Amino acid sequence: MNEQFLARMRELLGPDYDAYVETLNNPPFRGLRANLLKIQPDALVKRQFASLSPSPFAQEGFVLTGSETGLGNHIYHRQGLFYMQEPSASSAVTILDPQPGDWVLDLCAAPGGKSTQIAARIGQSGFLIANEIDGGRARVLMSNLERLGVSEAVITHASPERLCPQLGGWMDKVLVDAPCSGEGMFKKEDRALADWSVEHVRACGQRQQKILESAVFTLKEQGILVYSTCTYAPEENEQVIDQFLRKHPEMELIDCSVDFGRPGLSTGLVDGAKVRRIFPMDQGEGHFVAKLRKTVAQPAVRQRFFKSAPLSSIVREFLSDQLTDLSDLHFHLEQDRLSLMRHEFIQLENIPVLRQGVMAGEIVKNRVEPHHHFYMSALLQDRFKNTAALDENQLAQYLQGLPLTAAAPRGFLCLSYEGYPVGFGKSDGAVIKNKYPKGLRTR
Ligand SMILES: C[S@@+](CC[C@H](N)C(=O)[O-])C[C@H]1O[C@@H](n2cnc3c(N)ncnc32)[C@H](O)[C@@H]1O
Repeated sequence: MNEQFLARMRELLGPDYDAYVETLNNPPFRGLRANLLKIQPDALVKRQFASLSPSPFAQEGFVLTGSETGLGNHIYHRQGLFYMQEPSASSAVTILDPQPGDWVLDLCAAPGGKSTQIAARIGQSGFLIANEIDGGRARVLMSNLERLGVSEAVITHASPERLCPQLGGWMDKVLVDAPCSGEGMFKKEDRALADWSVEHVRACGQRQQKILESAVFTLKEQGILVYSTCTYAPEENEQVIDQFLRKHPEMELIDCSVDFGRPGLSTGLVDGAKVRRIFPMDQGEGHFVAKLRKTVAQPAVRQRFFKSAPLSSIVREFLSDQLTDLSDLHFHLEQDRLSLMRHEFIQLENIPVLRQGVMAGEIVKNRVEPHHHFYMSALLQDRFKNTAALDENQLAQYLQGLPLTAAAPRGFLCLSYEGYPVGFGKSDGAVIKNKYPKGLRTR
Protein backbone atom coordinates (compact mmCIF):
# COMPACT_ATOMS: atom_id res chain seq x y z
CA MET A 1 0.00 0.00 0.00
CA ASN A 2 1.17 3.52 -0.81
CA GLU A 3 2.82 5.05 2.29
CA GLN A 4 1.75 8.60 1.50
CA PHE A 5 -1.85 7.45 1.13
CA LEU A 6 -1.67 5.67 4.49
CA ALA A 7 -0.22 8.76 6.18
CA ARG A 8 -3.14 10.81 4.86
CA MET A 9 -5.61 8.19 6.08
CA ARG A 10 -4.01 8.26 9.53
CA GLU A 11 -4.55 12.01 9.65
CA LEU A 12 -8.12 11.74 8.34
CA LEU A 13 -9.23 8.91 10.61
CA GLY A 14 -7.33 9.59 13.83
CA PRO A 15 -8.37 6.94 16.38
CA ASP A 16 -10.19 4.90 13.68
CA TYR A 17 -7.05 4.46 11.57
CA ASP A 18 -6.10 1.04 13.00
CA ALA A 19 -9.59 -0.30 12.36
CA TYR A 20 -9.30 0.92 8.76
CA VAL A 21 -5.91 -0.73 8.26
CA GLU A 22 -7.35 -4.01 9.54
CA THR A 23 -10.07 -3.89 6.89
CA LEU A 24 -7.38 -3.83 4.18
CA ASN A 25 -6.84 -7.54 4.79
CA ASN A 26 -10.50 -8.38 4.27
CA PRO A 27 -12.00 -9.25 0.90
CA PRO A 28 -14.03 -6.36 -0.56
CA PHE A 29 -17.72 -6.12 0.31
CA ARG A 30 -19.88 -7.45 -2.49
CA GLY A 31 -23.53 -6.86 -3.11
CA LEU A 32 -26.40 -6.73 -5.54
CA ARG A 33 -29.59 -4.77 -5.96
CA ALA A 34 -33.04 -6.01 -6.93
CA ASN A 35 -34.29 -4.32 -10.10
CA LEU A 36 -37.57 -2.87 -8.84
CA LEU A 37 -38.76 -2.42 -12.43
CA LYS A 38 -39.03 -6.21 -12.64
CA ILE A 39 -39.03 -7.77 -9.17
CA GLN A 40 -39.51 -6.89 -5.52
CA PRO A 41 -36.60 -7.58 -3.12
CA ASP A 42 -38.45 -10.26 -1.10
CA ALA A 43 -39.41 -12.14 -4.29
CA LEU A 44 -35.76 -12.07 -5.41
CA VAL A 45 -34.57 -13.44 -2.05
CA LYS A 46 -37.13 -16.27 -2.22
CA ARG A 47 -35.40 -17.53 -5.36
CA GLN A 48 -32.49 -18.61 -3.13
CA PHE A 49 -29.78 -18.23 -5.76
CA ALA A 50 -27.25 -16.53 -3.47
CA SER A 51 -26.60 -15.86 0.22
CA LEU A 52 -28.03 -12.40 0.73
CA SER A 53 -28.53 -10.21 3.72
CA PRO A 54 -30.27 -6.81 3.60
CA SER A 55 -27.98 -3.89 2.83
CA PRO A 56 -27.88 -0.95 5.23
CA PHE A 57 -27.53 1.41 2.24
CA ALA A 58 -30.65 0.81 0.14
CA GLN A 59 -34.00 -0.86 0.67
CA GLU A 60 -33.58 -2.84 -2.58
CA GLY A 61 -29.92 -3.69 -1.87
CA PHE A 62 -28.29 -6.83 -0.48
CA VAL A 63 -24.87 -7.74 0.82
CA LEU A 64 -23.50 -11.02 -0.55
CA THR A 65 -22.53 -13.04 2.48
CA GLY A 66 -21.39 -16.21 0.68
CA SER A 67 -18.56 -16.91 -1.71
CA GLU A 68 -20.73 -17.39 -4.81
CA THR A 69 -18.93 -16.46 -8.01
CA GLY A 70 -20.18 -16.06 -11.56
CA LEU A 71 -23.39 -14.29 -10.57
CA GLY A 72 -22.92 -12.04 -13.60
CA ASN A 73 -23.76 -15.08 -15.75
CA HIS A 74 -26.69 -16.22 -13.64
CA ILE A 75 -29.98 -16.43 -15.51
CA TYR A 76 -31.64 -13.92 -13.14
CA HIS A 77 -28.83 -11.50 -13.98
CA ARG A 78 -29.36 -12.07 -17.70
CA GLN A 79 -33.08 -11.45 -17.17
CA GLY A 80 -32.29 -8.13 -15.51
CA LEU A 81 -33.70 -9.07 -12.12
CA PHE A 82 -30.64 -7.74 -10.32
CA TYR A 83 -27.55 -5.56 -10.73
CA MET A 84 -24.22 -6.42 -9.09
CA GLN A 85 -23.14 -3.43 -7.01
CA GLU A 86 -20.75 -2.88 -4.12
CA PRO A 87 -23.16 -2.20 -1.22
CA SER A 88 -22.11 1.35 -0.33
CA ALA A 89 -22.43 2.44 -3.99
CA SER A 90 -26.21 2.33 -3.61
CA SER A 91 -26.11 4.98 -0.86
CA ALA A 92 -26.03 7.99 -3.22
CA VAL A 93 -29.38 7.15 -4.85
CA THR A 94 -30.95 6.42 -1.46
CA ILE A 95 -29.94 9.97 -0.46
CA LEU A 96 -31.03 11.43 -3.83
CA ASP A 97 -34.40 9.78 -3.15
CA PRO A 98 -35.84 9.89 -6.67
CA GLN A 99 -39.63 9.64 -6.75
CA PRO A 100 -42.09 8.35 -9.36
CA GLY A 101 -42.52 11.04 -11.99
CA ASP A 102 -39.20 12.83 -11.33
CA TRP A 103 -36.96 14.04 -14.12
CA VAL A 104 -33.45 12.98 -13.16
CA LEU A 105 -30.07 13.67 -14.75
CA ASP A 106 -27.26 11.21 -14.01
CA LEU A 107 -24.34 13.15 -15.41
CA CYS A 108 -21.52 10.60 -14.95
CA ALA A 109 -23.53 7.47 -15.49
CA ALA A 110 -21.45 4.52 -16.77
CA PRO A 111 -21.52 1.63 -16.18
CA GLY A 112 -25.00 2.35 -14.85
CA GLY A 113 -25.15 1.14 -11.25
CA LYS A 114 -26.81 4.30 -10.09
CA SER A 115 -28.74 4.99 -13.33
CA THR A 116 -30.45 1.60 -13.12
CA GLN A 117 -31.31 2.26 -9.47
CA ILE A 118 -32.73 5.70 -10.34
CA ALA A 119 -34.71 4.33 -13.30
CA ALA A 120 -36.36 1.76 -11.06
CA ARG A 121 -37.26 4.33 -8.42
CA ILE A 122 -38.80 6.86 -10.84
CA GLY A 123 -40.67 4.10 -12.68
CA GLN A 124 -42.41 4.65 -15.97
CA SER A 125 -43.81 8.06 -15.02
CA GLY A 126 -40.36 9.58 -14.48
CA PHE A 127 -37.65 10.30 -17.03
CA LEU A 128 -33.90 9.68 -16.80
CA ILE A 129 -31.13 11.37 -18.73
CA ALA A 130 -28.13 9.06 -18.35
CA ASN A 131 -24.99 10.72 -19.68
CA GLU A 132 -21.50 9.30 -20.09
CA ILE A 133 -18.56 11.17 -21.57
CA ASP A 134 -16.55 8.08 -22.52
CA GLY A 135 -17.81 6.32 -25.65
CA GLY A 136 -16.84 2.76 -24.69
CA ARG A 137 -18.29 3.13 -21.22
CA ALA A 138 -21.46 4.69 -22.66
CA ARG A 139 -22.05 1.46 -24.62
CA VAL A 140 -21.73 -0.59 -21.42
CA LEU A 141 -24.22 1.79 -19.79
CA MET A 142 -26.61 1.17 -22.69
CA SER A 143 -26.36 -2.61 -22.41
CA ASN A 144 -27.03 -2.46 -18.66
CA LEU A 145 -30.09 -0.24 -19.09
CA GLU A 146 -31.30 -2.62 -21.81
CA ARG A 147 -30.79 -5.70 -19.63
CA LEU A 148 -32.67 -4.11 -16.73
CA GLY A 149 -35.51 -3.24 -19.09
CA VAL A 150 -35.42 0.54 -18.72
CA SER A 151 -37.69 2.37 -21.15
CA GLU A 152 -38.13 5.97 -19.92
CA ALA A 153 -34.60 7.20 -20.50
CA VAL A 154 -32.26 8.81 -22.98
CA ILE A 155 -28.61 7.76 -23.03
CA THR A 156 -26.36 10.60 -24.10
CA HIS A 157 -22.63 10.68 -24.74
CA ALA A 158 -21.42 14.25 -24.16
CA SER A 159 -19.35 16.40 -21.89
CA PRO A 160 -21.33 18.10 -19.09
CA GLU A 161 -20.43 21.49 -20.64
CA ARG A 162 -22.17 20.54 -23.86
CA LEU A 163 -25.17 18.75 -22.44
CA CYS A 164 -26.22 20.80 -19.42
CA PRO A 165 -26.99 24.15 -21.12
CA GLN A 166 -29.80 22.37 -22.97
CA LEU A 167 -31.41 21.10 -19.79
CA GLY A 168 -31.61 24.36 -17.80
CA GLY A 169 -34.36 24.30 -15.18
CA TRP A 170 -35.71 20.87 -16.14
CA MET A 171 -34.42 18.58 -13.45
CA ASP A 172 -36.05 17.59 -10.18
CA LYS A 173 -32.90 15.70 -9.21
CA VAL A 174 -29.32 15.55 -10.46
CA LEU A 175 -26.66 13.04 -9.54
CA VAL A 176 -22.98 13.86 -10.02
CA ASP A 177 -21.24 10.58 -9.20
CA ALA A 178 -17.94 12.11 -10.10
CA PRO A 179 -14.81 10.56 -11.58
CA CYS A 180 -12.41 10.42 -8.64
CA SER A 181 -9.14 8.99 -7.39
CA GLY A 182 -11.05 5.87 -6.28
CA GLU A 183 -9.47 5.32 -2.87
CA GLY A 184 -12.44 3.12 -2.01
CA MET A 185 -11.69 0.94 -5.06
CA PHE A 186 -8.10 -0.03 -4.24
CA LYS A 187 -9.06 -3.64 -3.45
CA LYS A 188 -11.03 -4.05 -6.65
CA GLU A 189 -9.04 -2.02 -9.16
CA ASP A 190 -5.23 -2.24 -9.21
CA ARG A 191 -5.20 0.78 -11.52
CA ALA A 192 -6.78 3.05 -8.91
CA LEU A 193 -3.88 2.29 -6.55
CA ALA A 194 -1.23 2.51 -9.29
CA ASP A 195 -2.56 5.90 -10.49
CA TRP A 196 -2.86 7.37 -7.00
CA SER A 197 -0.85 10.47 -6.06
CA VAL A 198 -1.60 13.70 -4.25
CA GLU A 199 -1.36 15.51 -7.61
CA HIS A 200 -3.98 13.15 -9.06
CA VAL A 201 -6.27 13.78 -6.07
CA ARG A 202 -5.99 17.54 -6.66
CA ALA A 203 -6.55 17.24 -10.39
CA CYS A 204 -9.67 15.16 -9.69
CA GLY A 205 -10.89 17.91 -7.34
CA GLN A 206 -10.61 20.49 -10.12
CA ARG A 207 -12.44 18.30 -12.61
CA GLN A 208 -15.19 17.65 -10.06
CA GLN A 209 -15.67 21.41 -9.54
CA LYS A 210 -16.08 21.85 -13.27
CA ILE A 211 -18.68 19.11 -13.54
CA LEU A 212 -20.72 20.61 -10.68
CA GLU A 213 -20.57 24.03 -12.38
CA SER A 214 -22.33 22.55 -15.41
CA ALA A 215 -24.77 20.42 -13.42
CA VAL A 216 -26.25 23.16 -11.25
CA PHE A 217 -27.93 25.00 -14.16
CA THR A 218 -30.12 21.98 -14.98
CA LEU A 219 -31.95 22.04 -11.62
CA LYS A 220 -35.41 23.47 -11.06
CA GLU A 221 -36.11 25.63 -8.04
CA GLN A 222 -36.11 23.25 -5.04
CA GLY A 223 -34.30 20.72 -7.24
CA ILE A 224 -31.89 18.37 -5.46
CA LEU A 225 -28.26 17.82 -6.38
CA VAL A 226 -26.40 14.84 -4.96
CA TYR A 227 -22.64 14.75 -5.28
CA SER A 228 -20.84 11.47 -4.60
CA THR A 229 -17.43 9.89 -4.95
CA CYS A 230 -15.87 6.57 -4.02
CA THR A 231 -12.82 8.21 -2.53
CA TYR A 232 -11.84 9.41 0.95
CA ALA A 233 -9.71 12.47 0.06
CA PRO A 234 -11.16 15.71 1.54
CA GLU A 235 -9.86 17.59 -1.57
CA GLU A 236 -12.40 15.60 -3.64
CA ASN A 237 -15.21 15.64 -1.10
CA GLU A 238 -15.93 18.32 1.52
CA GLN A 239 -13.49 20.78 -0.11
CA VAL A 240 -15.21 20.45 -3.49
CA ILE A 241 -18.57 21.16 -1.86
CA ASP A 242 -17.11 24.09 0.10
CA GLN A 243 -15.74 25.71 -3.08
CA PHE A 244 -19.03 25.07 -4.85
CA LEU A 245 -21.11 26.65 -2.07
CA ARG A 246 -18.87 29.73 -2.12
CA LYS A 247 -19.65 30.24 -5.80
CA HIS A 248 -23.31 29.27 -5.52
CA PRO A 249 -25.15 31.00 -2.68
CA GLU A 250 -28.37 29.85 -4.36
CA MET A 251 -27.50 26.29 -3.30
CA GLU A 252 -27.90 25.08 0.28
CA LEU A 253 -26.33 22.03 1.82
CA ILE A 254 -29.03 19.87 3.36
CA ASP A 255 -28.92 16.89 5.67
CA CYS A 256 -28.51 13.48 4.03
CA SER A 257 -30.99 12.19 6.66
CA VAL A 258 -29.82 8.58 6.70
CA ASP A 259 -28.55 6.46 9.53
CA PHE A 260 -25.78 4.56 7.70
CA GLY A 261 -22.16 5.69 7.50
CA ARG A 262 -20.81 8.55 9.56
CA PRO A 263 -20.62 12.36 9.41
CA GLY A 264 -17.93 14.01 7.31
CA LEU A 265 -15.50 16.84 8.03
CA SER A 266 -16.62 20.36 8.82
CA THR A 267 -14.66 22.70 6.60
CA GLY A 268 -15.44 26.24 5.43
CA LEU A 269 -19.12 26.34 4.49
CA VAL A 270 -19.58 22.60 4.93
CA ASP A 271 -21.25 21.35 8.09
CA GLY A 272 -19.79 17.86 8.43
CA ALA A 273 -22.92 16.60 10.20
CA LYS A 274 -24.91 17.05 6.97
CA VAL A 275 -22.72 15.02 4.60
CA ARG A 276 -22.13 11.27 4.76
CA ARG A 277 -18.94 9.23 4.63
CA ILE A 278 -18.79 5.47 4.42
CA PHE A 279 -15.58 3.58 5.24
CA PRO A 280 -14.97 -0.18 5.21
CA MET A 281 -15.64 -0.09 8.98
CA ASP A 282 -19.22 0.95 8.01
CA GLN A 283 -19.90 -2.20 5.90
CA GLY A 284 -19.02 -0.77 2.48
CA GLU A 285 -15.82 -0.14 0.54
CA GLY A 286 -16.23 3.61 0.64
CA HIS A 287 -18.36 6.52 -0.48
CA PHE A 288 -18.85 10.20 0.15
CA VAL A 289 -22.25 11.81 -0.39
CA ALA A 290 -23.43 15.42 -0.11
CA LYS A 291 -26.96 16.67 -0.79
CA LEU A 292 -27.78 20.21 -1.92
CA ARG A 293 -30.92 22.12 -2.83
CA LYS A 294 -31.47 25.00 -5.23
CA THR A 295 -33.26 27.84 -3.49
CA VAL A 296 -33.93 30.23 -6.39
CA ALA A 297 -36.20 30.19 -9.42
CA GLN A 298 -34.60 28.70 -12.54
CA PRO A 299 -36.57 29.36 -15.72
CA ALA A 300 -36.70 26.24 -17.86
CA VAL A 301 -34.98 26.47 -21.25
CA ARG A 302 -37.26 25.75 -24.19
CA GLN A 303 -37.30 22.06 -24.87
CA ARG A 304 -38.25 20.44 -28.14
CA PHE A 305 -39.83 17.02 -28.46
CA PHE A 306 -40.27 14.89 -31.54
CA LYS A 307 -43.82 14.39 -32.72
CA SER A 308 -44.82 10.72 -32.34
CA ALA A 309 -43.89 9.09 -35.64
CA PRO A 310 -46.76 8.10 -37.94
CA LEU A 311 -46.58 4.34 -38.26
CA SER A 312 -46.53 2.56 -41.59
CA SER A 313 -48.83 -0.41 -42.07
CA ILE A 314 -45.83 -2.75 -41.74
CA VAL A 315 -44.94 -1.33 -38.34
CA ARG A 316 -48.54 -1.21 -37.17
CA GLU A 317 -49.04 -4.83 -38.17
CA PHE A 318 -45.89 -5.90 -36.34
CA LEU A 319 -46.84 -4.04 -33.16
CA SER A 320 -50.43 -5.21 -33.05
CA ASP A 321 -49.26 -8.77 -33.75
CA GLN A 322 -46.86 -8.55 -30.76
CA LEU A 323 -48.51 -6.34 -28.13
CA THR A 324 -51.88 -6.28 -26.40
CA ASP A 325 -51.85 -2.51 -25.84
CA LEU A 326 -50.13 0.41 -27.58
CA SER A 327 -52.41 3.18 -26.40
CA ASP A 328 -49.97 4.86 -23.99
CA LEU A 329 -46.87 4.69 -26.21
CA HIS A 330 -44.94 7.28 -28.20
CA PHE A 331 -43.00 6.15 -31.26
CA HIS A 332 -39.87 7.48 -32.87
CA LEU A 333 -38.32 6.46 -36.17
CA GLU A 334 -34.73 7.23 -37.06
CA GLN A 335 -32.98 5.67 -40.04
CA ASP A 336 -35.45 2.78 -40.08
CA ARG A 337 -34.98 2.15 -36.38
CA LEU A 338 -38.16 2.15 -34.36
CA SER A 339 -38.12 3.16 -30.69
CA LEU A 340 -40.96 3.52 -28.25
CA MET A 341 -41.66 4.68 -24.72
CA ARG A 342 -44.36 6.35 -22.64
CA HIS A 343 -42.69 9.78 -22.72
CA GLU A 344 -42.38 12.06 -25.70
CA PHE A 345 -38.96 11.77 -27.36
CA ILE A 346 -36.73 14.67 -26.42
CA GLN A 347 -34.85 16.49 -29.19
CA LEU A 348 -31.34 17.51 -28.11
CA GLU A 349 -29.18 19.72 -30.35
CA ASN A 350 -25.87 18.18 -31.43
CA ILE A 351 -25.74 15.75 -28.56
CA PRO A 352 -24.94 12.15 -29.51
CA VAL A 353 -27.79 9.94 -28.33
CA LEU A 354 -27.02 6.24 -28.02
CA ARG A 355 -30.58 5.30 -27.27
CA GLN A 356 -33.88 6.83 -26.29
CA GLY A 357 -36.78 4.70 -25.08
CA VAL A 358 -36.96 1.02 -26.01
CA MET A 359 -35.26 -0.05 -29.23
CA ALA A 360 -38.22 -1.94 -30.71
CA GLY A 361 -36.63 -3.03 -33.95
CA GLU A 362 -35.39 -2.17 -37.39
CA ILE A 363 -37.34 -2.00 -40.62
CA VAL A 364 -35.51 -4.25 -43.03
CA LYS A 365 -36.88 -4.90 -46.51
CA ASN A 366 -40.53 -4.24 -45.71
CA ARG A 367 -40.58 -6.09 -42.42
CA VAL A 368 -39.70 -5.33 -38.82
CA GLU A 369 -36.74 -7.20 -37.35
CA PRO A 370 -37.30 -6.85 -33.59
CA HIS A 371 -34.56 -6.02 -31.12
CA HIS A 372 -33.63 -7.80 -27.86
CA HIS A 373 -34.47 -4.61 -25.88
CA PHE A 374 -38.11 -4.85 -27.02
CA TYR A 375 -38.50 -8.20 -25.25
CA MET A 376 -36.41 -7.22 -22.19
CA SER A 377 -38.26 -4.00 -21.44
CA ALA A 378 -40.14 -3.88 -18.15
CA LEU A 379 -42.73 -1.60 -19.77
CA LEU A 380 -43.79 -4.28 -22.24
CA GLN A 381 -43.15 -7.48 -20.29
CA ASP A 382 -46.84 -8.13 -19.56
CA ARG A 383 -48.07 -7.10 -23.00
CA PHE A 384 -46.66 -9.78 -25.29
CA LYS A 385 -49.30 -11.78 -27.14
CA ASN A 386 -47.03 -14.57 -28.34
CA THR A 387 -44.96 -16.17 -25.63
CA ALA A 388 -43.33 -19.47 -24.81
CA ALA A 389 -42.03 -20.63 -21.43
CA LEU A 390 -38.68 -22.41 -21.57
CA ASP A 391 -37.76 -25.30 -19.30
CA GLU A 392 -34.24 -25.69 -17.96
CA ASN A 393 -32.94 -27.72 -20.92
CA GLN A 394 -34.46 -25.36 -23.47
CA LEU A 395 -33.00 -22.41 -21.59
CA ALA A 396 -29.49 -23.90 -21.75
CA GLN A 397 -29.91 -24.42 -25.51
CA TYR A 398 -31.30 -20.95 -25.98
CA LEU A 399 -28.42 -19.29 -24.15
CA GLN A 400 -25.99 -21.18 -26.40
CA GLY A 401 -27.72 -19.83 -29.49
CA LEU A 402 -29.18 -23.19 -30.58
CA PRO A 403 -32.58 -23.57 -32.27
CA LEU A 404 -35.35 -24.99 -30.09
CA THR A 405 -37.69 -27.75 -31.13
CA ALA A 406 -41.09 -26.81 -29.75
CA ALA A 407 -44.62 -26.36 -31.00
CA ALA A 408 -45.43 -22.66 -30.79
CA PRO A 409 -47.42 -20.04 -32.67
CA ARG A 410 -45.68 -18.89 -35.86
CA GLY A 411 -43.74 -15.64 -35.87
CA PHE A 412 -41.79 -13.75 -33.21
CA LEU A 413 -42.17 -15.00 -29.64
CA CYS A 414 -41.16 -13.61 -26.29
CA LEU A 415 -39.32 -16.44 -24.51
CA SER A 416 -39.46 -16.58 -20.75
CA TYR A 417 -38.00 -18.62 -17.93
CA GLU A 418 -39.64 -18.82 -14.50
CA GLY A 419 -42.03 -16.06 -15.49
CA TYR A 420 -39.53 -13.47 -16.78
CA PRO A 421 -38.51 -12.75 -20.37
CA VAL A 422 -35.01 -13.83 -21.37
CA GLY A 423 -35.16 -12.89 -25.05
CA PHE A 424 -36.99 -13.83 -28.24
CA GLY A 425 -37.10 -16.27 -31.10
CA LYS A 426 -38.95 -16.80 -34.37
CA SER A 427 -41.11 -19.87 -34.70
CA ASP A 428 -42.19 -21.69 -37.86
CA GLY A 429 -44.64 -23.74 -35.79
CA ALA A 430 -42.23 -26.59 -34.96
CA VAL A 431 -38.80 -24.99 -34.53
CA ILE A 432 -37.95 -21.71 -32.80
CA LYS A 433 -35.09 -19.89 -34.49
CA ASN A 434 -32.73 -18.46 -31.88
CA LYS A 435 -32.57 -14.66 -31.68
CA TYR A 436 -30.53 -14.38 -28.49
CA PRO A 437 -27.84 -11.71 -29.21
CA LYS A 438 -24.56 -13.32 -30.26
CA GLY A 439 -22.54 -11.23 -27.79
CA LEU A 440 -24.55 -12.59 -24.85
CA ARG A 441 -24.44 -16.30 -25.72
CA THR A 442 -22.75 -18.89 -23.53
CA ARG A 443 -20.17 -21.21 -25.05
C1 LIG B 1 -17.57 6.99 -10.70
S1 LIG B 1 -17.83 6.74 -12.37
C2 LIG B 1 -19.57 6.64 -12.48
C3 LIG B 1 -20.17 5.38 -11.97
C4 LIG B 1 -21.65 5.29 -12.22
N1 LIG B 1 -22.36 6.43 -11.68
C5 LIG B 1 -22.24 4.02 -11.65
O1 LIG B 1 -22.83 4.06 -10.57
O2 LIG B 1 -22.16 2.98 -12.32
C6 LIG B 1 -17.51 8.29 -13.08
C7 LIG B 1 -17.77 8.41 -14.55
O3 LIG B 1 -17.48 9.76 -14.94
C8 LIG B 1 -16.95 9.74 -16.24
N2 LIG B 1 -16.14 10.97 -16.47
C9 LIG B 1 -14.81 11.09 -16.61
N3 LIG B 1 -14.47 12.38 -16.84
C10 LIG B 1 -15.61 13.08 -16.86
C11 LIG B 1 -15.92 14.45 -17.06
N4 LIG B 1 -14.98 15.34 -17.27
N5 LIG B 1 -17.21 14.81 -17.04
C12 LIG B 1 -18.18 13.90 -16.81
N6 LIG B 1 -17.94 12.59 -16.60
C13 LIG B 1 -16.68 12.19 -16.62
C14 LIG B 1 -16.12 8.48 -16.29
O4 LIG B 1 -15.96 8.04 -17.63
C15 LIG B 1 -16.93 7.51 -15.43
O5 LIG B 1 -17.75 6.69 -16.22
